Amino acid sequence: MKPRHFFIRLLSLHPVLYLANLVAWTLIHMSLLIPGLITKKYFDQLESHTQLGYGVWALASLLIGAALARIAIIALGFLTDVHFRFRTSMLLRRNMLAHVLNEPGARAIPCSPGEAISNFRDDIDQTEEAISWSVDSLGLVGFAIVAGYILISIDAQMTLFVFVPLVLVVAAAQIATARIQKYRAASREATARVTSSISEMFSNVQAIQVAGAESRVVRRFVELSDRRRQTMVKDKLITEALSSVFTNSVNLGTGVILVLAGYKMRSGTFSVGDLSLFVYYLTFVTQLISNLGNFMTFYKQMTVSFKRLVTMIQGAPASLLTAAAYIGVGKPGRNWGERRSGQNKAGKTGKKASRTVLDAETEKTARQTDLDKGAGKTTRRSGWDAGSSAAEASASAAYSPAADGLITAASALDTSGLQAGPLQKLEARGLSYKYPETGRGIQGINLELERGSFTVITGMIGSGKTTLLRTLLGLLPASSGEIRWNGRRVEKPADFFVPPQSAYTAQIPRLYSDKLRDNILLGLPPEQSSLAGALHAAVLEEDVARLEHGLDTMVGPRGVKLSGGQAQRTAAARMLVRDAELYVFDDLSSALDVETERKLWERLFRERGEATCLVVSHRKAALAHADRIIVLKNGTIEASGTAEQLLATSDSFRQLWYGEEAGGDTAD
Ligand SMILES: Nc1ncnc2c1ncn2[C@@H]1O[C@H](COP(=O)(O)OP(=O)(O)OP(=O)(O)O)[C@@H](O)[C@H]1O
Repeated sequence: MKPRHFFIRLLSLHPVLYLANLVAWTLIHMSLLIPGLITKKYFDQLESHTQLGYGVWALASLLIGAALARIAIIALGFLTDVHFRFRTSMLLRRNMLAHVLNEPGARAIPCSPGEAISNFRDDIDQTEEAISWSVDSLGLVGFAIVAGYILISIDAQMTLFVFVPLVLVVAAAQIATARIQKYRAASREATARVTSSISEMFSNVQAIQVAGAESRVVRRFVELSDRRRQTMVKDKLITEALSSVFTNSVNLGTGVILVLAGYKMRSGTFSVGDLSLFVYYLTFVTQLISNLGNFMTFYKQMTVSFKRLVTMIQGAPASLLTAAAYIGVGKPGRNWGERRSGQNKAGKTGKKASRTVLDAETEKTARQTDLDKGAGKTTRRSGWDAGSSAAEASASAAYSPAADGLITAASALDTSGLQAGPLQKLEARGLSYKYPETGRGIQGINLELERGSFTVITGMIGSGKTTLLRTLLGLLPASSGEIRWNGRRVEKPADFFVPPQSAYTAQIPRLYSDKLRDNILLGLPPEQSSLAGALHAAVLEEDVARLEHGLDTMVGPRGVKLSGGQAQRTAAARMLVRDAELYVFDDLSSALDVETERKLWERLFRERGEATCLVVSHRKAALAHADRIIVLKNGTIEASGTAEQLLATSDSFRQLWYGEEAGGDTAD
């Protein structure tokens, strides 16, 4: 998609509203014609010494009436403009956000959060500005056509002088185009750096204080701000210089016309009324030219913003940004649905429809409906939830090894979890991922998880444990290898490895400023979940009892600060409250004391039912009970087996095992 297609697509998103906005602003600009004509008539009558057709009061009333009518249309114009702007920018922001949330978690944005915020705010505002100014420009062109007609009919030669500056300004703007883009890109970049630095400072206040790095951080901030100041000055300078070229070239034209009018009036071919009309209209022609220039500047700046927005979506089709979606205004599904059928039409005409947000939404909705329908039917419910046995029976019945034999490579699993069936075996073959920045990661990992098994991944710091989990779950895009669920290839792990297939607790828990209950449920209907069971399994119930408002306690950045261990167990409860075939934990031990972690694993062993667990840990409580331990070293599997086998065969494992004891950890 080219910037101009993006622009046109945005204009046509709400055709009725855009048209209403266009009509309103055309009327606003055209209404300027009337006072000029009234004044001309007045002066003409004065000059011809005839009896005035209307008195001064009548003239004043006419002018006031025209002004009031204009105020009323301006109010209407602002109403349509605000609605149009809001809908456009909201849709862009909504689609960007939806895309970010659809991306593999670890690669959701290609820049720092601060830069992403800058894109969300400034680039979309810039786009909104260009869209809005297009209406003014069209309205002013309407004014220019009618005014031009009136002026030509009075004096064609003089009219030429009014419009010559316009041509000059358009040419000047075109020449300045490349510069504007360059300076705008640089100033946006510098602004994003400053925003990013502020965001980093706010999130690392403690670390900065502890390291005594306040003055260094402030110095860096000042440097970035100064760089921003320089780029902004250049950007503003070129924009303002251009704007002054627009205005002054027209002012110059006005002077020339006044001189010419003097000659013409002496020869009697030009009346005072004509002069008043020329002078009056020229003011607005000035505005027209500077507005057209502004629009062209905004349009060029929008092309820069468009490129930055496209970078944000990391190779996804740009049409995704403008895909119609419900933005919380009006009835859901009204223009959303219309657009969807429009897209279907495009698909029929052969234009390959890309995977838009809308598609993803539809996919998810369809999938959720299926899941709701299938709840308790094909999904095995975990042990800490009631009614597991009946569900387990039906789950076993739903899986047919015989049928599995018929599955070919072609029938790979798509994003629809329902086709997956209860987990019998999960396999990874040759799974690799390398971080582009460091060239580190994992390489050629082969893994097999049987139903109900408990597998622990262990290894030294930086051996690739987290990377393996994230690649398996699709949070990082595997560079090679495949994943099979019951023998069927998983095409899109990021879409597939979500409840009811799998649930995941990351190493660093993230809590939102919300009630503890809502942090755990995260949108899950309370009646469909066993919150008490999850709290117990995550060893959180005593902590909740100690909180004054229990589950209603506000936690997260704006609430009660939970300890690292409490936050980690809250994240574990968030995972356990969801029915899943496979539970994946990334190193809970970083913030849990040995006793609490032991309790957590014991409860998990006891109550997990048939759930399969994949756990990163170096704690004996987990290692000793594991059906299988995988030892990673430098991103590859160095050894695997039970704790007993590995103690006999693997030096690395012995080091990890006894290292724990040396570290004074007496968990077992
Ligand atoms: N975002 C990243 N960008 C670049 N390199 C990374 C990134 N994250 C991890 N790495 C590198 O990849 C390798 C594996 O890291 P990973 O986090 O998977 O190790 P780990 O075994 O989970 O470590 P830990 O025990 O500290 O959690 C390390 O060498 C690390 O430096």
